[in-house]
Amino acid sequence: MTGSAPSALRPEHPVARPLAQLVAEFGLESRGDLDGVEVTGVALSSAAVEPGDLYVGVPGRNAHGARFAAAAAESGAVAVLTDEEGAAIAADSGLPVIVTQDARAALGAVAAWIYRTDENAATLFGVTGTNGKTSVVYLLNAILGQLGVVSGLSSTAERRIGSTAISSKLTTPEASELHALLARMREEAVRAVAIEVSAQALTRHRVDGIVFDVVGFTNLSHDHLDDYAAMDDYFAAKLELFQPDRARRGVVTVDSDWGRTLVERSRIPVTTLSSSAGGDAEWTMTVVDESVDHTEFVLEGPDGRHLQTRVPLLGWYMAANAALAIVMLVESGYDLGAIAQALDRDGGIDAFIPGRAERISGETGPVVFIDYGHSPDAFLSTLGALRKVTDGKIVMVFGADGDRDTTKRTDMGAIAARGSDAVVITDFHPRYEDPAAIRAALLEGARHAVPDLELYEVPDPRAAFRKALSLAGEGDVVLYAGPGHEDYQEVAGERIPYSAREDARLALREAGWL
Ligand SMILES: CC(=O)N[C@H]1[C@@H](OP(=O)(O)OP(=O)(O)OC[C@H]2O[C@@H](n3ccc(=O)[nH]c3=O)[C@H](O)[C@@H]2O)O[C@H](CO)[C@@H](O)[C@@H]1O[C@H](C)C(=O)N[C@@H](C)C(=O)N[C@H](CCC(=O)O)C(=O)O
Ligand SMILES: Nc1ncnc2c1ncn2[C@@H]1O[C@H](COP(=O)(O)OP(=O)(O)OP(=O)(O)O)[C@@H](O)[C@H]1O
Repeated sequence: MTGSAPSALRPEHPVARPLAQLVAEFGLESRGDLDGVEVTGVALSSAAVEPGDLYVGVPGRNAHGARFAAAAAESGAVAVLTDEEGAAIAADSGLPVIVTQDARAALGAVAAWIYRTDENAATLFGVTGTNGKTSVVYLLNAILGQLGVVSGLSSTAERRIGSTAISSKLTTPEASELHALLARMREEAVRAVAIEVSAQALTRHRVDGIVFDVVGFTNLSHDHLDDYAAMDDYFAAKLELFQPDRARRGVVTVDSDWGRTLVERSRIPVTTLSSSAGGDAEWTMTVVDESVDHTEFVLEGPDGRHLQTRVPLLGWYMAANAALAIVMLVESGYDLGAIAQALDRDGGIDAFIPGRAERISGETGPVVFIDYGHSPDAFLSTLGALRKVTDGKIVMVFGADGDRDTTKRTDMGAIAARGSDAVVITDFHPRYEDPAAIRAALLEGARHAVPDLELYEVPDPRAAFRKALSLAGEGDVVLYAGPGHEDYQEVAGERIPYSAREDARLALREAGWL
């Protein structure tokens, strides 16, 4: 992280608005005296409250947020917005209470009103899909920078404005944080923002109050079946982004059947992109050269428009992500020729994506990648890409999330086994699950798929990485999938400091390879 490191990115010069006006404009019910009460911000967590905030109390898994109204008042909140149940709970907080049927559903529009985010808004890009969201957001940000456009981003890894960044807790922030971020970006003269939009964000009203100029879809594959009953429900959540109340135009990657279904069911104008020849799309991306360090591709569109460039990243899928970013820019009004010129000048897209097939190794020894892949399809893409660019052995290290979609573990094990020459199963974020049981499911998937696989179980991730390194030599590849950019391991409710990237560098130094 560079620049200052604030804990939240909120406007530095918020303009106060009368709370009574909010109540009148939204037709809300209020209890207590609103006379002279002015609001400058909004927070969904008492810990995030700043003086002048409206505190929004929503029911959660563990508690009703209204229980924290008194704590919010101590931090300077001027009122509470909550539902009927919350209003009763917050009654003795000493704050005026504004009542609505569903405070989470109201939050987006309320936050947009408080921060006036629809005034002089930047061009907004939204990216969704199971895999590739973070990558496309970084690629958009990189190309915009190369075009000389001041841009910002919101991703799983970080929220960033220029050189100021904060790390992210959620893929998509809660609406209160997102509108504050947009207001801060406006203060910093940001003209384009790339935002990662998770399915959960759509289901939980996190991008309410925003109409994206262009939205992009990467792909859909098995994930999050703890949050959604079936793939159809998961898809339906993503489909919401491609509706007129959320976006003006869309770009859809149609490499999968889900992409084609999205085109059929979307109610906004959409442009299609394919990364397979004869893919029947308006735009086609074709890889023309690839190595462990870069992927070069040609992008061809309607009316003979075309561009050839490269990404300093591994794999056809990163070229597909880059192509999606470029077509999204074109759909928002940027000229393809101007994009091509800027990229030619710089020798390609100048992107660094933290923890996405990030190469940690130096010039000697095995090539080591730390990746954020934690779904079967992500494993398939990365291992497929690696096999194409290496003649050596592929050693893969990974674990699986505890308390998250358990149904993907067998497939993760099987895909890793089929795509690697040796596999080391370790612990990822066990959370409240028994880590041995998580490993057992992965081991079972791997063993069943390739019975004679060279397979190891090493619970401690530091030891697991060193085991993998010991199995590899010059010309081989070690892929450590899961931790990506993260700097912690979550065990039984605690976040224990652990950065796979830093530890891998240390291990490479210990081995004399760095
Ligand atoms: C499981 C889940 O969805 N949890 C979300 C939920 O928390 P919760 O229901 O556990 O909240 P709670 O502890 O009961 O507290 C209720 C309310 O009181 C507030 N509170 C609580 C304690 C306190 O001291 N003060 C206080 O104000 C909380 O902020 C909350 O608003 O409400 C919180 C804010 O209101 C969310 O931040 C939190 O997201 C958690 C962190 C989460 O992990 N969500 C996952 C499912 C998620 O959204 N994931 C996607 C992943 C996408 C991808 O992988 O592609 C994402 O977009 O990140
Ligand atoms: N277009 C793609 N198709 C398939 N796999 C991909 C694609 N892009 C990235 N991946 C794989 O998925 C992993 C996660 O990539 P990325 O972080 O960009 O996705 P994401 O959608 O943001 O995921 P998350 O929501 O979990 O942060 C990568 O490390 C890589 O293994």
